[in-house]
Amino acid sequence: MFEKSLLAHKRILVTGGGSGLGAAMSHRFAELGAELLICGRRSATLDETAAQLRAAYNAKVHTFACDIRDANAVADMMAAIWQDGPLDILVNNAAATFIAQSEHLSARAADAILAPTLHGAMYCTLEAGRRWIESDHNGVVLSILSTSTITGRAFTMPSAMAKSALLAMTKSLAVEWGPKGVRLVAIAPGPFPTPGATGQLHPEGRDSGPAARNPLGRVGEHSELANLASFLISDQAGYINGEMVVQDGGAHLRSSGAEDLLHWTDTQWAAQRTARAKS
Ligand SMILES: CCCCC/C=C/C(=O)SCCNC(=O)CCNC(=O)[C@H](O)C(C)(C)COP(=O)(O)OP(=O)(O)OC[C@H]1O[C@@H](n2cnc3c(N)ncnc32)[C@H](O)[C@@H]1OP(=O)(O)O
Ligand SMILES: NC(=O)C1=CN([C@@H]2O[C@H](COP(=O)(O)OP(=O)(O)OC[C@H]3O[C@@H](n4cnc5c(N)ncnc54)[C@H](OP(=O)(O)O)[C@@H]3O)[C@@H](O)[C@H]2O)C=CC1
Repeated sequence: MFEKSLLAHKRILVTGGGSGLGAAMSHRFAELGAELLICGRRSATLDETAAQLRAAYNAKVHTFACDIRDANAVADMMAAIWQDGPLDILVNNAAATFIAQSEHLSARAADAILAPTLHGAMYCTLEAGRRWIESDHNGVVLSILSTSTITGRAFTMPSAMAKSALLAMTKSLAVEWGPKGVRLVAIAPGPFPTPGATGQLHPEGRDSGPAARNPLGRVGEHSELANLASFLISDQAGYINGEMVVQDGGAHLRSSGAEDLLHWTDTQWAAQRTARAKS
């Protein structure tokens, strides 16, 4: 659907690029000619994905074991990246979430979600943006958000808060940094099953699932998200700034996606907390 050189000569950092949707986007970007930089906490996962990208597309790939909750670690990673030349595109994809009754969230539990999802993405954006502006180099930031930015979402309140704040960042910096050559865009995916999302959000006992509730009767294909992301970060989308594109089959128009949990009993929630404590 695209020219094979759509992303040629682009250096792209994908946070959380070792797994799930981050890996799917990295594959498509590499196929379209990009140089990939992927980060996450698990080196082995990053190395495995990097090897696949090199083998499949002969792509140039760098990995960074970096915990984006740590502002100093993010600054060090960006400094290392810029030693080889400027980045062109940042994809804020890394995030964390889990289902919980909000009245049972400790401060540590809420921070476990806010720290990577909100603060980590903000640290990455500020470190990249500062360098782009100082060197008069054009840049693009794509943030992977959620339809919870529109509907809110019961039982994943910290994630909904973090994603909504990143939408505010996208809109605010689109205006502030647009004149300086930096464009910000976002995607709000609906259900795109990944081991990470399924493990955190869909324990046994939830209803038959997102496919049944979706107006189109199915969940998203990773390739669909990767193609939308490729377009939005490309020069072809150069006049799109400050926008979030929803890609959910229309699901959020019908439901925020958490209503089944309103019917969970206290016993089910207690079992969920116990299972987590044991794992
Ligand atoms: C249509 C659907 C749209 C959904 C939109 C968003 C989707 C996604 O984000 S999908 C991505 C999911 N992937 C991940 O979450 C991967 C990354 N996950 C992690 O790194 C971890 O699993 C973690 C951040 C969720 C928790 O790990 P960690 O930071 O190491 O936290 P601790 O184990 O130290 O615990 C801190 C604190 O949090 C409490 N806690 C942790 N997990 C749960 C849980 N599942 N349920 C309830 N509470 C949890 C834990 O008990 C600690 O609190 P205290 O006990 O008070 O110390
Ligand atoms: N899948 C879905 O249905 C939906 C997903 N999304 C969003 O899509 C994105 C990808 O999610 P998905 O692929 O499903 O889930 P994954 O769990 O596979 O992705 C999370 C990624 O983030 C990385 N990560 C987590 N914490 C940190 C950290 N502190 N520092 C660095 N990297 C970190 C993980 O790597 P590591 O563990 O090695 O650190 C992992 O690669 C997220 O932003 C999510 O909110 C939004 C709506 C729906």
